[in-house]
Amino acid sequence: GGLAVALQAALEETGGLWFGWSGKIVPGASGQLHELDHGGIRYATVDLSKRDHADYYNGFANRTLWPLLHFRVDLADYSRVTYTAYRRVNALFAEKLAPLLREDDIVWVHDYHLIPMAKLLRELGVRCRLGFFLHVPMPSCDLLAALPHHERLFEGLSSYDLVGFQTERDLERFQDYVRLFGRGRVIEHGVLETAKGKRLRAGAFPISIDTGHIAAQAAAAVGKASVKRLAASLSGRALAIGVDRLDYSKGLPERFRAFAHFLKRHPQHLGKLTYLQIAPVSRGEVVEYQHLRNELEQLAGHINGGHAEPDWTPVRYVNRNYPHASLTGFYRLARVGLVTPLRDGMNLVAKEFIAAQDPDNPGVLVLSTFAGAARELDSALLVNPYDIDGVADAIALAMEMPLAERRERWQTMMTWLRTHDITAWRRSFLAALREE
Ligand SMILES: O=P(O)(O)OC[C@H]1O[C@H](O[C@H]2O[C@H](CO)[C@@H](O)[C@H](O)[C@H]2O)[C@H](O)[C@@H](O)[C@@H]1O
Ligand SMILES: O=c1ccn([C@@H]2O[C@H](COP(=O)(O)OP(=O)(O)O)[C@@H](O)[C@H]2O)c(=O)[nH]1
Repeated sequence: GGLAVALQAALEETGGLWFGWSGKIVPGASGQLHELDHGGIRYATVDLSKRDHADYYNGFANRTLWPLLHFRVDLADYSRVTYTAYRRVNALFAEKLAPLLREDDIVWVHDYHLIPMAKLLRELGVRCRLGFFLHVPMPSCDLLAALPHHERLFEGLSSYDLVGFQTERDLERFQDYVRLFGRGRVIEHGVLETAKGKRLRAGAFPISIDTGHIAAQAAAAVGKASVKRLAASLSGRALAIGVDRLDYSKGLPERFRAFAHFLKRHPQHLGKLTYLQIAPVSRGEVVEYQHLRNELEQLAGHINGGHAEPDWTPVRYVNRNYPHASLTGFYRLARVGLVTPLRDGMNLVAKEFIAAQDPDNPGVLVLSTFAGAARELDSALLVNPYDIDGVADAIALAMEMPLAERRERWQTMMTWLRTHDITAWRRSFLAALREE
């Protein structure tokens, strides 16, 4: 996605090393290193065994940390087996990476899968600057405290020189954690000292998209066959669109219910709006994701059974993954963009939806206040995703909004996204990381 493209662009500018999992699950042991040079970038990737993939990636990363960091302690599954696998795989990555590093390198580690990397690299003698960016939310410290060994895990963040979060709220919650559970000090906003006297900096660096590229791609996409087919299939009806991995953090059952409420509360729109939900299956081996899939299939069937006409299906629910070249065209056709996660680090779809709109006739974004993107995109119709009636009414408002207001709201957000794009994001993080 956008993140990989942005990091690739950063490495193309300066040259550098891309390090991570190879994407391969092998029958034997983890650790086979693959090295490759391409386009001025060196790629070094490591295979994972079946067991490490199950316990480290599907296990501790996606069944313990993911729900916890999305405020879902109720779904967080903890076991010492998966926690040990998490530490073991991080140690393996550090051991493979350390010999590849030069003293003048700067290292940028991404996301909750790799929290212990800095500490492990330091133990192996690595001296260069180390930065970390958390793509997902940082929850309240009392929730983090529910995790066994949380002190050991989160103390690992203090070995980085800079820790980045998506929003100021995430940063504030991290500072609270350091004060209240880490027994550290906030010297000033963004400058912290741990109980052991180690200083680190922390900041908010909201990730973004390649705004210019998405806008151009969307304008060109109207000529694409898939986009033309979607436009023709609407038979003049308006389109509402949602694009989310099939993940419980995205608030999909609540959104489906809100759409059903919209049909009941605003019958003047019956037959006039089609809701397309693109929801590619994600982490399909994890049981909570399987339950969610079953629930959504039932809900979509129920809504369509109750409201469909021979020539109109209210909900089109699609589990396929689409390339950006098509998605941007779909966004541009839509009158309403539905982005209503219960929690989301940023949500790039919200930004892509805005960038893809036709300036002469832009659609309206209905956006959850619990998405990081809501801090910047505050000219969207902001909703509480748990307030089903409120979301239903926002959909009606979006349908009825006059063109002048749609343009004004869109222009404000697009102007912001043009300057605050993905290049600005990585440059600001890397500049802060380079500062002594
Ligand atoms: O590929 P998966 O492990 O199944 O996970 C999908 C992605 O999830 C995370 O996304 C987060 O990063 C986005 C960009 O910063 C942000 O907008 C979103 O709110 C987060 O959920 C993860 O960072 C990605 O690496 C994964 O590909
Ligand atoms: O069928 C799809 C569905 C999603 N995406 C992309 O996946 C990313 C999702 O990022 P987001 O921050 O919204 O959420 P995440 O999935 O990372 O939690 C966005 O760039 C989407 O355009 C895609 O390319 N094809």
